[in-house]
Amino acid sequence: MSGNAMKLVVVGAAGRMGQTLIRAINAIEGAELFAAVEREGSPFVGRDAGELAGLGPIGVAVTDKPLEAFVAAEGVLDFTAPAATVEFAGLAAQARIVHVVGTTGCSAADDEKIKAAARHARIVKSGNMSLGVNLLGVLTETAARALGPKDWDIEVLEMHHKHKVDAPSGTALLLGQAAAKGRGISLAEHSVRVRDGHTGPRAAGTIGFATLRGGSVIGEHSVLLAGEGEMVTLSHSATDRSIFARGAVQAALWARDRKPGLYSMLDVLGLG
Ligand SMILES: NC(=O)C1=CN([C@@H]2O[C@H](COP(=O)(O)OP(=O)(O)OC[C@H]3O[C@@H](n4cnc5c(N)ncnc54)[C@H](OP(=O)(O)O)[C@@H]3O)[C@@H](O)[C@H]2O)C=CC1
Ligand SMILES: O=C(O)C1=N[C@H](C(=O)O)C[C@H](O)C1
Repeated sequence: MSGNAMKLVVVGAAGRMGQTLIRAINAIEGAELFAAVEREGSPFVGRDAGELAGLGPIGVAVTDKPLEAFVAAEGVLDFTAPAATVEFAGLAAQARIVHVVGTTGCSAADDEKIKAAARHARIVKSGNMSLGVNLLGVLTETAARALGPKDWDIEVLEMHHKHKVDAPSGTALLLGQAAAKGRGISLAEHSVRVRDGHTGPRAAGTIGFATLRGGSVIGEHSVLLAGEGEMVTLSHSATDRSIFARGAVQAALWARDRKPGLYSMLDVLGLG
């Protein structure tokens, strides 16, 4: 480990992404696991973070004191839950550190609080930290711009594991935003997130979402552009959570020398 390695805190350390992040930090030169955080009362507090992640002991015990960890660290990687992320954004602002937010399902009010914290913290937030999905977003924007709303209907389809608690996924919304941007429209005003019963025919110019849940699927996303007699399908399959974790570490390293502000993975990857 180099002396200049970025000191990172993983919050939600015992979760699916928390464990993957600990393994990614361990494998990436220039990053160091400084602390691992779980909520007060969690059975994982006091356990060695490396053991939790299947690496063997690394001498970092899981703590339930996030602020103590943040003030001595340089960045926090956060794939937890919306309420926790809003709290961590406030603490990251107090500590003036980098906050990488992968948490999905945040409400508009949550996003306002995260934006306010970005006056002091350097926050990178994205519904998907992988290079492939962010490229898919760029391709979706281009396709939506080229294939107009009169003749082409856009639907976003996603499938995830049975434990996922939010829908549509953060990635599906990211792709919907990209399609809306390509068409020069507001997603909020044109999205159809649920269909049930006698819905009537599809309204032209809308962007539809369909959600599937089951088994251990890590993340499947497709953008379907359906025209008369033909369909263009753009899709991404995640086969390993390490793609998200590597992207999160890359985002932290990128944000290390930036000014406070709210950034996206498109900024990190230079695709913006
Ligand atoms: N942007 C991206 O690229 C990706 C985003 N995600 C998102 O990341 C989030 C987490 O996903 P996943 O890892 O599968 O979920 P898990 O439920 O496996 O992990 C979440 C972890 O966060 C912990 N946690 C919740 N609240 C707190 C708190 N206040 N303090 C400390 N720890 C807390 C949970 O503890 P407890 O069990 O006690 O609640 C749990 O250990 C989801 O929103 C998911 O959509 C996932 C993959 C990629
Ligand atoms: O909850 C997950 O697992 C995932 N969540 C993100 C999302 O909501 O899009 C990213 C990835 O698809 C996995």
